[in-house]
Amino acid sequence: MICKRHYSIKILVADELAGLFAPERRTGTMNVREGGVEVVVPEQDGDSITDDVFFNPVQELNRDLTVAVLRTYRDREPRAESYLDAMAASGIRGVRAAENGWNVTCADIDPDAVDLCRENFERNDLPGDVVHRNANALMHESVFDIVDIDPFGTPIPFADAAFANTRDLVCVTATDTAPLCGAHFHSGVRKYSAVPRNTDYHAEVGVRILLSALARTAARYDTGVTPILTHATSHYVRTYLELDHRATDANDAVDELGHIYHCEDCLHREYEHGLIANPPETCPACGGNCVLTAGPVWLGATHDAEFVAEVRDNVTEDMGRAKRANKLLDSLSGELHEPTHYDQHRLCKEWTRSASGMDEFLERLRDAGHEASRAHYGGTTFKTPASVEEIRIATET
Ligand SMILES: C[S@@+](CC[C@H](N)C(=O)[O-])C[C@H]1O[C@@H](n2cnc3c(N)ncnc32)[C@H](O)[C@@H]1O
Repeated sequence: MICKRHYSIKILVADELAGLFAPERRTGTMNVREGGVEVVVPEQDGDSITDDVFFNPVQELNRDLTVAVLRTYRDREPRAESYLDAMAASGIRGVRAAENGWNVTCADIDPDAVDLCRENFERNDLPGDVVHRNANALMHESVFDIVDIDPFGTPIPFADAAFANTRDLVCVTATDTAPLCGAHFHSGVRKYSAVPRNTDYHAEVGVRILLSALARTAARYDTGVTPILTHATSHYVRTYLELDHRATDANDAVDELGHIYHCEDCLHREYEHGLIANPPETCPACGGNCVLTAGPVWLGATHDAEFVAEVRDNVTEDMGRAKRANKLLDSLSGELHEPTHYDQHRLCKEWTRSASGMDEFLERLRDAGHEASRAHYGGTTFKTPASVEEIRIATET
């Protein structure tokens, strides 16, 4: 009996303690822990969001990588201090940046988002300026070392303002993958002033259409961009562009633009630098007349392998998506800079041949003297400068 009473007293004490330390929770909201911070966000009910302020748990990987990039960038550019989360919503990204020592400003056009964002800085006892502003006005009026653009859909309406004043780094998310990849062709043409094509490597077309539009926008401000990390992940593209502010840097970036000529019959593709397209009338590989032109696209490197490897060192255990982030960064750091990737399964279907393990497949390519790497676009994707025919011969069993 005595034991029982002691037991019940213990439970009571434990409940009280839990009550004391449990995070405060309002109706219609939930508490989310990411990295070392905890924020309040609107309650998520499956896919439907029960409040106006935006929060997407799926973007945790994107935010984990942002934090790892910010940590890495501090070593690369120790002078950089200020970070603008230009479309903050709940402020989760900005709060995480502040936790990592950045001098953070968060902006949102939605007053409810601004209130929630302020509350989240206070909850975490972190400093941060939270402003109710149109991001475009703010970016034109103020100068930041790093600016982060994370809008609904296309980032293009914010690109001019971002490149007009930012000192060092512009981080961009684009979630309008259908226009970018050519699945919504006319919308892609309108938004990106380029011709996207829905090919087997459509996600990479999206990456290169986005980078092309951003490079051309930056060039208007005599600013050159260098993509130091870019990834296409499920429903979005994310890129981090380092800036150089001389007209010659802008010219160098424009020199990275060009066109992809893609044969729909035999999957042959080739690339040509320059702003004027000059596509072959027939496919140089099979003679067919189904050659598609995409562009102007960014034909240059979409990441800096050394930087990506350093970012991997800055992914930490407290990140909810650390495993996925590391896998992605490992794949990216080894990825060749060829402008398009292949998919082994797609090629094997074309050749009516069964697929083999990726390691074995790539080894055969290398044994035949071709450079080859995996690509981050999917488990069976790879890059090589070899042509479709060279790949076929090299990997024949
Ligand atoms: C996709 S959410 C941002 C998500 C947030 N960065 C995160 O990581 O959770 C886009 C936000 O941009 C805000 N927004 C839209 N247009 C804006 C503008 N012109 N200026 C500032 N904020 C804007 C919306 O109110 C919304 O909160």
